[in-house]
Amino acid sequence: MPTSIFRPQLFSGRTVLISGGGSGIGFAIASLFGELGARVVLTARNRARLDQATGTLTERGIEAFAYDINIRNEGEVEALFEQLDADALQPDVLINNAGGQFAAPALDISPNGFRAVVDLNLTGTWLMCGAFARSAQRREHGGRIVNIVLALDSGIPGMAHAAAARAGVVNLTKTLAWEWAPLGLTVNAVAPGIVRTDALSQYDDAQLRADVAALPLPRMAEPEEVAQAVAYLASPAASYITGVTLALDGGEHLTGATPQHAAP
Ligand SMILES: CCCCCCCCC/C=C/C(=O)SCCNC(=O)CCNC(=O)[C@H](O)C(C)(C)COP(=O)(O)OP(=O)(O)OC[C@H]1O[C@@H](n2cnc3c(N)ncnc32)[C@H](O)[C@@H]1OP(=O)(O)O
Ligand SMILES: NC(=O)C1=CN([C@@H]2O[C@H](COP(=O)(O)OP(=O)(O)OC[C@H]3O[C@@H](n4cnc5c(N)ncnc54)[C@H](OP(=O)(O)O)[C@@H]3O)[C@@H](O)[C@H]2O)C=CC1
Repeated sequence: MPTSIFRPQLFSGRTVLISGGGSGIGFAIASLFGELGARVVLTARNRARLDQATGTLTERGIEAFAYDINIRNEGEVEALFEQLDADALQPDVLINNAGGQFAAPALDISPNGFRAVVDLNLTGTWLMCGAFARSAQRREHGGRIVNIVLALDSGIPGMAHAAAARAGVVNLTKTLAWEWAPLGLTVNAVAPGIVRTDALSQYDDAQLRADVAALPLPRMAEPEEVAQAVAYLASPAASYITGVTLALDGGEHLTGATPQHAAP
């Protein structure tokens, strides 16, 4: 990976809250913001993994903090923001990266399975956005929100629940961009295609390789490439950008519903 194009200390004095920051893409985002001078606050459910991540960041000279919460739980999200107030770690930037799903043909997704995925990806993101905006409003302090979704222009066969939930986040992003502009908040999203993280081990490798081979840029994205896009949207260079979803997908959005995307 090329070194960062951003100037050193770009985010000095800023606190960046990254959900799912202890692993994969979230950890790459935390690393980049930290290297650019930000204090980073990581959240996820797995305490041990969070501690390992903050340990690694601290060794690199980054100020890093961790809170274990489940973003699906409204009470835990509210308590997180109260604790951040108490710890003087009110965030300037929120990155909603936590999320996920299981692969299954639509007809095999039970109502509870559908609900679980919508609850995590759409409701969890919404809960974090609301708590962050209320905090910013109270403090009369603007800020940035960046939501990580999935590339979904061709639909996401095999993941109907995630497709629906992430499309919800894309329109939530547009709507909150309107409503919260007067609060000094911008709200944007990044839609990655397939990104090389450990989490891919739960998907069928042959399917992933076929999907990647069909792309105009036939390779996976690296987590650091997602981080650079997120940093751009949180930077002063993007101060006039709100409500957009940036496709970071190797051109997947150009391919349409090709046979490679046929539902299982
Ligand atoms: C085509 C390839 C594309 C190939 C293309 C792939 C592109 C990949 C791009 C994306 C990559 C990533 O997102 S990587 C990120 C990966 N990380 C993750 O996905 C982990 C996140 N997962 C989770 O947090 C959870 O597993 C989550 C999905 C939200 C479910 O949470 P819960 O704890 O509530 O789940 P449970 O209580 O166990 O189950 C709730 C219901 O879901 C059902 N359920 C759970 N797992 C199930 C399964 N594998 N198949 C069917 N049903 C399942 C259960 O039976 C329950 O329904 P009932 O039995 O009816 O009660
Ligand atoms: N890898 C890929 O190809 C792509 C990934 N994405 C999306 O990017 C994001 C990061 O994915 P990636 O880094 O690959 O995978 P990871 O599984 O490493 O990231 C998911 C993160 O979300 C956290 N998380 C999951 N559920 C909850 C919850 N209920 N409350 C709080 N935190 C939660 C997990 O931590 P914990 O389990 O400890 O809670 C984990 O840190 C996800 O939203 C994913 O869907 C989008 C496009 C492609």
